[in-house]
Amino acid sequence: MSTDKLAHHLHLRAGDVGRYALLPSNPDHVAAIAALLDGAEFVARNREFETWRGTVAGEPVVVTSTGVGGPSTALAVEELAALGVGTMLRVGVSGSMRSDTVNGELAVLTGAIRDEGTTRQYLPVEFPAIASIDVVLALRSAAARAGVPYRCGTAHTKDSYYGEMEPERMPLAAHLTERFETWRRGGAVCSEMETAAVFIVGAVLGVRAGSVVMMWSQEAMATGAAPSTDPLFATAVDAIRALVAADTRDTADAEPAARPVLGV
Ligand SMILES: O=P(O)(O)O[C@H]1O[C@H](CO)[C@@H](O)[C@H]1O
Ligand SMILES: O=c1cc[nH]c(=O)[nH]1
Repeated sequence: MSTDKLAHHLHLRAGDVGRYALLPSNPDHVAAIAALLDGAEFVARNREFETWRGTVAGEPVVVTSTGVGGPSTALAVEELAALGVGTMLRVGVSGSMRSDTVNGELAVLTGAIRDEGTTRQYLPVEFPAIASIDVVLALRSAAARAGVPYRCGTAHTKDSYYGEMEPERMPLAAHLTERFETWRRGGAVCSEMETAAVFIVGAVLGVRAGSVVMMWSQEAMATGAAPSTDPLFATAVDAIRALVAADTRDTADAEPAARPVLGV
């Protein structure tokens, strides 16, 4: 893809983006996340992909919705990477797989189970879907600063929402239930639908990728008591601020020392 052209799905050009992107899947979350940046403005919308842009310490940061699931998320990661974005952070919602989760607790995702189809068209399933350590550490510190309940761990990324929520309805009921219990016994913390694509497509394209999700507790999933997304959005934007600050310091440190003036 030539970078001066309009990206086919996102309808963005290289000049629309900087080096950092926040990636909610839900288009309804984009403006609310962007409002936490400086000078937020709407940039473009096409299909499920809505983009707003703001700045952090003068550095442009875009917020782009990926839509639900691996295929549209892979499109967003591909097109943003081609336009020059090098750090991408999924900001999403998930269902807890643990009985001790507080409703609304955050999960800083260190890896994802690739129980979906998109990433198998990039790398064989033996290749792990893991986050960039820089992004994990920035998110963990941001969650601690926010003073909200959080944990770090592995997500289950799947293609079928109802296969997770109502497996008994599916012809593959026994298979789905057994696999879900297998992921749970392996320590997976939550189930969602995009993180594996962000990690695997990010890895293939050399993008620094991370993911933070808010978890519905198991009880809240049964009762429908919706948790707030405010701590999630604040933590994600705070992590991006920390990454921008660290990158700015690294760039300054890498600049050659000023030459001594020797006089004539
Ligand atoms: O609420 P978001 O962030 O979209 O995330 C979760 O909710 C959707 C399913 O309802 C999937 O996209 C899943 O990953
Ligand atoms: O359980 C859940 C909740 C939100 N999104 C999912 O994919 N699963």
